[in-house]
Amino acid sequence: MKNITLLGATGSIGLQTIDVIKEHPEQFNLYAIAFGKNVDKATEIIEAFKPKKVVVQDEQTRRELSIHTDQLTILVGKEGMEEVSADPETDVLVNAVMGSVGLGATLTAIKHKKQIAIANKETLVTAGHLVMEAAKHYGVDLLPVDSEHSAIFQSLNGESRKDINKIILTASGGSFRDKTREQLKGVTVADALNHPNWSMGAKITIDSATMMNKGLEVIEAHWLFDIPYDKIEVIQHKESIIHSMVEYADKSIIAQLGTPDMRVPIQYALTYPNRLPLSASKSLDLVELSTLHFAKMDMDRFPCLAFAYHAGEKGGSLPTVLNAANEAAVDLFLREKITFLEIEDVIEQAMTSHKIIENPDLDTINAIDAETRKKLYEKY
Ligand SMILES: NC(=O)C1=CN([C@@H]2O[C@H](COP(=O)(O)OP(=O)(O)OC[C@H]3O[C@@H](n4cnc5c(N)ncnc54)[C@H](OP(=O)(O)O)[C@@H]3O)[C@@H](O)[C@H]2O)C=CC1
Ligand SMILES: CC(=O)[C@@H](O)[C@H](O)COP(=O)(O)O
Ligand SMILES: [Mn+2]
Repeated sequence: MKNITLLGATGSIGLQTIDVIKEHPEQFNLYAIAFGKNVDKATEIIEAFKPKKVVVQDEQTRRELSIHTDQLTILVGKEGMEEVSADPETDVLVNAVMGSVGLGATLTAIKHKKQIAIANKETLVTAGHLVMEAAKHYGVDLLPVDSEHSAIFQSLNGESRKDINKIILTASGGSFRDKTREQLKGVTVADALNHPNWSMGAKITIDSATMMNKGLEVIEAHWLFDIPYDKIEVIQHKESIIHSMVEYADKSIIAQLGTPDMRVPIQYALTYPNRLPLSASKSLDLVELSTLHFAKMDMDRFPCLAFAYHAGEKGGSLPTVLNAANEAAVDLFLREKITFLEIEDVIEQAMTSHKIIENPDLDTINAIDAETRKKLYEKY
């Protein structure tokens, strides 16, 4: 039996992780959860699974939760997430919080040699060098939950890294894939939240629409698989059936396919190197599907992808700025303070005005992250 500590339990990945736990009660126990502010959903989870510890985002949420349940250890904030990540009873950390707020928990779990299933890609974007250095030092593997990275991880199984020609990340194109830039001028938040293939949290759904999600995933792939940026290609694949691929020296391509269902990569990260049945997932009917589509990515149409390659290649503190500016810009868009196209402007301006610091340490990263957000929230 593995004790799971689940950060972001009330979110899209969190709830699908709970589906996987439910399906295999003999394998997994929900030991601790962390969430932001959704007390109603958290209360349901607590009543059903009786986790020993719960972390909430702030004191007000702690008070609200205490009204519902008094028999519980409730911790607060980043420190609380770090405490449950280090807890001796935690066997596996599933990091599925949204945003760079998850960084401290990832680093803490690495230092305590936990098995880590990582969905929280912002952690790897903002401080990939620190995370991977620590993972190497403590001999910890980061098991990817992100569908593309799980696909790459599976496509690398048993192969030698030196034989890789390139990684091919697939992108659905997001909610606005068929719109021109001109047509993006009047789009609404509701339009942007309408992803064609996946049901996900609001922030990542907007990231898919701007193509920043794929940009973050390029940086995530660079760190997880130690691959240079010129060997990471993105292609558009509107069906989200091929989750990603690896091309080898002999031009063989190994891919992982399946219906778009995040429970599959979540479960694989929990059971690796084994596989378990997953009753909820559907078989892929290739005959019924019959055709798959692929297209070249247009960097002028999707500048956020170009920003991410630029930030990744320049390195230092620039990816931290890219990520923090993006998190703030998406939040401002969701609250209708800026338009969809202004998301790109905000990120570009933040990156252009930043003086890169080489090899930033954790304090520097946290300070740059906070400063980047502060400037944007003051302006808008
Ligand atoms: N959804 C998907 O299919 C995929 C998601 N990912 C990645 O997984 C992560 C989670 O995404 P997703 O599940 O869609 O996001 P959601 O918005 O659905 O969920 C986010 C979770 O994080 C919690 N949270 C947010 N801010 C804080 C905070 N400051 N402190 C503690 N908890 C917080 C939320 O709590 P509450 O709601 O209670 O406030 C919620 O439980 C992201 O990094 C995303 O990029 C990667 C691949 C696919
Ligand atoms: C499910 C998942 O992994 C998401 O990150 C997904 O990739 C979003 O789809 P696109 O970014 O390709 O639109
Ligand atoms: Mn993905």
